[in-house]
Amino acid sequence: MKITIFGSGYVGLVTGTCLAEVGNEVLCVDIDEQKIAMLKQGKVPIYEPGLNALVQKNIEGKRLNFTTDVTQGVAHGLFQFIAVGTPPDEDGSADLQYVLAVARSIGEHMKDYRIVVNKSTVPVGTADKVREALCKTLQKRGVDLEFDVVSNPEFLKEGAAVEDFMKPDRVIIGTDNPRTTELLRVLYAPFNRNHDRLVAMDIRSAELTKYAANAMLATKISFMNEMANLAEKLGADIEQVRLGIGADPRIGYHFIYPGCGYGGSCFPKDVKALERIAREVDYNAELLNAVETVNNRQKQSLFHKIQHHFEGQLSGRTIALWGLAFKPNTDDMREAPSRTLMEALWQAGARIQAYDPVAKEETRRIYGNRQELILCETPEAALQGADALAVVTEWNVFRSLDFEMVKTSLKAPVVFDGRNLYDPVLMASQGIIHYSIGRPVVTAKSRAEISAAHPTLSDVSNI
Ligand SMILES: NC(=O)c1ccc[n+]([C@@H]2O[C@H](COP(=O)([O-])OP(=O)(O)OC[C@H]3O[C@@H](n4cnc5c(N)ncnc54)[C@H](O)[C@@H]3O)[C@@H](O)[C@H]2O)c1
Ligand SMILES: O=c1ccn([C@@H]2O[C@H](COP(=O)(O)OP(=O)(O)O[C@H]3O[C@H](CO)[C@@H](O)[C@H](O)[C@H]3O)[C@@H](O)[C@H]2O)c(=O)[nH]1
Repeated sequence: MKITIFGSGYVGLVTGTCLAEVGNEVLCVDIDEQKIAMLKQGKVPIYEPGLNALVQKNIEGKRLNFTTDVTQGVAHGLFQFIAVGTPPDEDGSADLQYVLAVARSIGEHMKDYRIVVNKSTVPVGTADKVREALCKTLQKRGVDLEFDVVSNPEFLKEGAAVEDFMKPDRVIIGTDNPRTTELLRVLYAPFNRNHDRLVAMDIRSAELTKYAANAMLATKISFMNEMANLAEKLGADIEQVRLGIGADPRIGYHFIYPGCGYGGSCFPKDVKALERIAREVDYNAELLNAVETVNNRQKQSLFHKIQHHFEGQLSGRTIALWGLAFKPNTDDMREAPSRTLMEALWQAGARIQAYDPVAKEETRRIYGNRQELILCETPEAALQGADALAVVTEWNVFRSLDFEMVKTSLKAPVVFDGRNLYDPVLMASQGIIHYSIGRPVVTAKSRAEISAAHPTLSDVSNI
């Protein structure tokens, strides 16, 4: 099949590449000339595991092409996918200017029937706006052409985007035309071989499904962070609680990791946008409001712990920071909890020595060269001479801590563990002061008690 994708970002590029991989002829259109020039050479502008090789392979196979030429794009595909950004407007609602600009472009250039498939995350009712924009543009041209508008929200996760697209949990198709549903069923058949994952529904329900999924996941995380804060005050251990509740299949183990808040280009923006959607129909979405409030507070939690430990004296201190990206396996820094922490530390007069396996360039692009931010080449370098270590992103490379390195490199052995990567008891046995999320801080006094309660720990420390 011939497919055009507008927008070559995380969603558009992954969608286009995976559709080409299964044998379709895909043309990706973007307004960013630099991005298209890179992609034409097989260079992927984002870090996404597995994507580079797949892009190169499909360019070589001549199934994947890139252009900035809208006319060519509209002429190419029966399917015209919209995968452009829907960033938050000033009031938090989704900004539809890029989606509607694509709709108008399609209207300006189409010569016969087209299926416009919206993959961007958009408020309920956007398909009507897309249809209206297309109709108006066609009217201006004085032509009467048929088209369909489909809602096909995307559920891929950054860092696992290719895998998620190739093996989706579900493919949501919102249409008002059964024939179009069948055409999309054929398009998605290669991703459906194991079992039918296609869920067809009306357009508005499809649009809401995307927000509902993200809001539900964000709610789980904020709920766990709320429990973690309570656990801290009550002397309980949230990791034990997590295991205890996750065992119930109605709750499950997924997406209940407490931490230093959710970030990324989706949850923060989509929870906010859904709140705005609710407000427009005179509904006060109190739960969504709370999810956002809890998350904003959680993003400050590491800073408050650091401030408390240093008794408010952060001026002149250096904090080593491990992990900058909003989650592992991406270089995406949008709404990353590391940014909230760095900005609060700078405000308090501290410097940062940071290490991230891939987000260094993106961090430099955002913050530029500044004295209070040293971007290091290795985790070890970030520790050198720092007053404490803060771990913000759970990259694999941070999971097994070299205790000796931490003790010899830092001025004092203090670790702020924003993702509960380390065992508090083991850390205490190593003489490391360890603050984590929703777990008791193990002090010198309790260390002695712990050693008595865990006689085998000395064996572990000798490994
Ligand atoms: N990033 C994710 O993990 C993810 C997952 C699911 C859904 N979504 C949603 O998908 C949409 C796209 O997200 P993204 O992260 O891929 O965005 P992105 O910012 O990475 O990419 C958007 C691309 O669209 C291009 N663009 C803007 N206007 C254009 C136009 N008129 N014609 C052609 N290209 C144009 C931009 O230059 C940019 O390259 C958003 O609505 C987002 O909420 C994102
Ligand atoms: O138990 C958890 C799981 C995640 N997070 C955080 O939540 C954020 C988002 O993580 P994740 O959902 O893995 O990444 P995204 O790439 O933002 O993907 C989400 O947003 C996409 C865009 O809409 C959707 O397509 C995906 O289904 C949805 O998972 C990150 O900061 C994580 O650290 C937690 O704090 N605890």
